[in-house]
Amino acid sequence: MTNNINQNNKSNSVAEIILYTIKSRLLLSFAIVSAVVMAIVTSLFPPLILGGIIDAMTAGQAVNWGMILAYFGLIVLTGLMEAAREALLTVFGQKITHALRSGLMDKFTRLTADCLNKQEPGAVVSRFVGDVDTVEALFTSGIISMFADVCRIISILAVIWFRNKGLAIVIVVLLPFLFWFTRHVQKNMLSAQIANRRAVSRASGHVPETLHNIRTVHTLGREKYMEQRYDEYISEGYRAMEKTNFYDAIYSPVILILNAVVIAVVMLFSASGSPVVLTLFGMSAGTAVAVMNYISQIFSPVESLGMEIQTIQSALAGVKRIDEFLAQDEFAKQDTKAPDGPVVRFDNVTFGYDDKNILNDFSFEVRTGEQVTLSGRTGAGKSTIFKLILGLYRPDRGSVTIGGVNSADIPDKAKRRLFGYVEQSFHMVPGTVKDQITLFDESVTMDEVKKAAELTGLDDAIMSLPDGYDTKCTADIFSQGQWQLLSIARAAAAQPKLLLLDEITANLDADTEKTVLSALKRVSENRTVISISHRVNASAGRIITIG
Ligand SMILES: Nc1ncnc2c1ncn2[C@@H]1O[C@H](COP(=O)(O)OP(=O)(O)OP(=O)(O)O)[C@@H](O)[C@H]1O
Repeated sequence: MTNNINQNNKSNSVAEIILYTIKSRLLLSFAIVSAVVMAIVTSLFPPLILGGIIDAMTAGQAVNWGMILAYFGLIVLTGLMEAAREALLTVFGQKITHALRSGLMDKFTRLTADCLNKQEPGAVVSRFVGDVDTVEALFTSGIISMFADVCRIISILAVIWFRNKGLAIVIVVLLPFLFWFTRHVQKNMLSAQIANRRAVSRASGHVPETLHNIRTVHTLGREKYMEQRYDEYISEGYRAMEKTNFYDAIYSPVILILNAVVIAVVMLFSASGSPVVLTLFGMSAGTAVAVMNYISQIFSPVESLGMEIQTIQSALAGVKRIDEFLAQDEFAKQDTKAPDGPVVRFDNVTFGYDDKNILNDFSFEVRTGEQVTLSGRTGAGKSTIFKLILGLYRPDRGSVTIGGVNSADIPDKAKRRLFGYVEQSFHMVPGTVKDQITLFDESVTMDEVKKAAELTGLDDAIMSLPDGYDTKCTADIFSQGQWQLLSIARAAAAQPKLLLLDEITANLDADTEKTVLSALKRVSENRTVISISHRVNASAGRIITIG
């Protein structure tokens, strides 16, 4: 099938959607970058000012109040900038989520029926929900935070370098180990958490499974076996939890000890009498305080970096899956006008799903105003003929035309006024009774809605509802027969030229069937009607046997 992407200039990859969101929210994007940079810059100064204050105090000089105010002011400002960054990132993340979900939905509506047929509903849902969430996390707790943390580490290192070169060297040597240790702990914790979740879901699934098969379990005496399996799942969960707890427990103490060791090493060197060592490690009391402050500040971005890498990895997998979804074949339509009349022609049509042929070299014609019934065994392909008439599929060979136009090329807008399709059962849309009939098509007027309901004999029942046509629809407001009448009203409202009726009385009792058939007779007048029926005697007009 032809790839007709970029209809209406729609985005076809996550990168394009993100770029578009950034471009259309330039102010927001600029505010985020500013907050990130400001938070880094303002967090660098307080330890330096504190160092200055302590140096002044140890030298016996008066403490400058301006410096104290600046110290607290900058701490407050850093907090404010970090809060602003988080808030703005959350807003930005929501914009991304919105844009991605809209892009996915837009794509979804343009996919071919063939393509949709092959999709697992659960997999499609997870593109919209889980994968979009991971891409949102890419921004809220992924690359931007990573950028902020890397900048923070570099800027702290730079400040330490100017204050105490020896300490900067110690930290540079230590950082790879620190990073490796953090990643090691995080990876192990993650795999333990996944194992735990798997064990918990197995254990919780085991109870209903046992209940479901309780007779078989008792009859075959498998109680002990079921109990042992449950025990195994629970033990598996415990083992995983213990592993998580172990890593959780050791991480903080190791970091604290490392922190203390670095400070102790630097203090020992700075207290040494050797002039060579002192060129690298020598410092005043104020600098010592500032440096200690910086050391503890450097550990937290390293820890965050590990989590951010994890977030980015899973987000990239989500990006790949969404990109695959967006790259699927779309319905390729020729630029055609709406057909003039409802003459249906199948010319030597061959069609099948996958490799199985349903129609072979099949031809027939229905003329304007004709009433035709398709009859044939189950699975012969009657509903498939409707799908081809509605243009949901293209024939593999031959052609299906309505009024001379290939059915698959008929513009969507023209379809409502061309086809009225009634199925075996009614599919309710969320909304009022009127919405059921219009299907939110604003071109269908209230007058047409009322006429359609009157024609099917449903108007009185609708008017007796609390809010008439504006009553919110719930499953219990109509009987099964009334739902089917509503279905006919829905099909008739836009006054279509061609009515397609698929076994519409299949689920009804004899009395209701009579009501529905007489409503249908009124609706069918002066229209071309093609119906599917197993019971040929209940149908009217020319009969075409399929298969
Ligand atoms: N979307 C689909 N994907 C794959 N196979 C399909 C699909 N829809 C229908 N089929 C298969 O095509 C064949 C014809 O189906 P169709 O629904 O057109 O038959 P039918 O004559 O309307 O049957 P019934 O009278 O039972 O409604 C069946 O074997 C069915 O399993």
